[in-house]
Amino acid sequence: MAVASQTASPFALSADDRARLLRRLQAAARRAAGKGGGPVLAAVSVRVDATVDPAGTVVASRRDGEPWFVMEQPDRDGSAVAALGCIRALEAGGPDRFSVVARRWREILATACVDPPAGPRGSGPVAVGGFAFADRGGTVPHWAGYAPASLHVPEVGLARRGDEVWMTLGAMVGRDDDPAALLDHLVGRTEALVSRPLPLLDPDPVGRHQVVGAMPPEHYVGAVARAVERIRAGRLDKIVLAREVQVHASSPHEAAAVLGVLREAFPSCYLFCVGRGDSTFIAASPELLIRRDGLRAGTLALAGSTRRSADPAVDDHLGEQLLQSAKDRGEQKIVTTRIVRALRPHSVWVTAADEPEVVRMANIQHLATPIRAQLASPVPAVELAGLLHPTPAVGGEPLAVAAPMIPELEGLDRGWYAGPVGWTDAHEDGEFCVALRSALLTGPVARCFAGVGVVADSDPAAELAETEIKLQALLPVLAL
Ligand SMILES: C=C(O[C@H]1C=CC=C(C(=O)O)[C@@H]1O)C(=O)O
Repeated sequence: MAVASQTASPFALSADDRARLLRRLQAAARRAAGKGGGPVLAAVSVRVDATVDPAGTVVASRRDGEPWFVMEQPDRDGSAVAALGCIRALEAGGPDRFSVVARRWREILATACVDPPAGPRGSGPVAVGGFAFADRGGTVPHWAGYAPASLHVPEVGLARRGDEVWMTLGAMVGRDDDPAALLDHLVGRTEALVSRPLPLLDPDPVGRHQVVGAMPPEHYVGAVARAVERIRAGRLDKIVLAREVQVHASSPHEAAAVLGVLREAFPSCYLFCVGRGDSTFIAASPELLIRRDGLRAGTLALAGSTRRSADPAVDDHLGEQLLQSAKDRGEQKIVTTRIVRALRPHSVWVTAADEPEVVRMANIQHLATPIRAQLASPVPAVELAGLLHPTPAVGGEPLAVAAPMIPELEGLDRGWYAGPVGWTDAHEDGEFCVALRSALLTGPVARCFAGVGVVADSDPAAELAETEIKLQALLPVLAL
């Protein structure tokens, strides 16, 4: 009789790991009793095998309806943060939503019973998720589950950098909880984890896809024309206007398979999936909003775009034209100036290159200015995201004038499109990208979003064409 070979799970906890986890859970229960019964975070991190794929693990191990999160940047030394489950949701709405969730995360950390820091960025306890574009968030039903500010503390976290992969297990422990029962639960959870490659897209789907604009293209052209009139009348300098295009498939879109394709096509981008209930918000975004590492902060002013060409000489020429374009440079300068202005009061120094550079993705090239700052005090990553969002790469200048005009002209509920998505850790460090080149997948419907910066010299038809180029990041994958 053949005997099935049993290989050890890469997530198996050693006896020492279990003992350490139990001690943390017991300490958290004692601390909860001491502070009046409110639950206390306990978390333990262990290094796991380098072959573990954080995204593949989360996808393969997700329980029905469980929230999940992945953010990775393959070209950045394979960096990835992935998370499963939610032991505490930090949610808020309104103008101070960033400060509210930052404060609630700090309160959890203040009493947490956790290991000393180890592993790559994003290991240890984290809060993962994102923020809607607008303070009041998405109000139409398909954005239900995506609150205006929503960070989840996961039950299982995975972080990778290079060949280092770490797993963190977390629990909120109340005074009356039984640490041994919680240990059993978490051990059971690790025993059920499996690391698999991401599933492949069905190369030959049954049935046809239908691609439809949420509004006719003329609506968008008209909105851009009205924005140009207002800019030329001196009411504002710049406004970003977006549109939504839907892909209706004959069977549910498979977010994990889409992520697998995006990972190959856009390895320099921030690839993310935020799964809430039956929906997944997914993107391959080129834009970093904020990376905070101690007192160092980094961001990117991205604006001004042109297409790519398969002919290298034409491609270079297009990039050169972009660099010389007064319209695109003006559009880009507005973003750099605002970001520097927002960071300066919180920094010892802020530097931005004098000249923008051209950055290239598979379908598009942009003008970009990397910006770095040395912070004067450790302002949390979430607060920094709130200070910067929305930059004029997705909002406008002046913001107070542009903000009410955006929904009025677009006629669109942006939800989390163009909002910050990412994670923060136990040091309040973290990384948030801007949710561009994104789509909300709900069953067989994918809602894809793309916008452009409108300035005085914008040509409405050319801006519509630019949204088509941006949509090429996701549409071909969703409408295979
Ligand atoms: C608003 C989007 O892109 C922004 C980021 C880079 C370049 C942009 C532009 O050239 O207009 C936009 O400001 C989007 O992709 O939906």
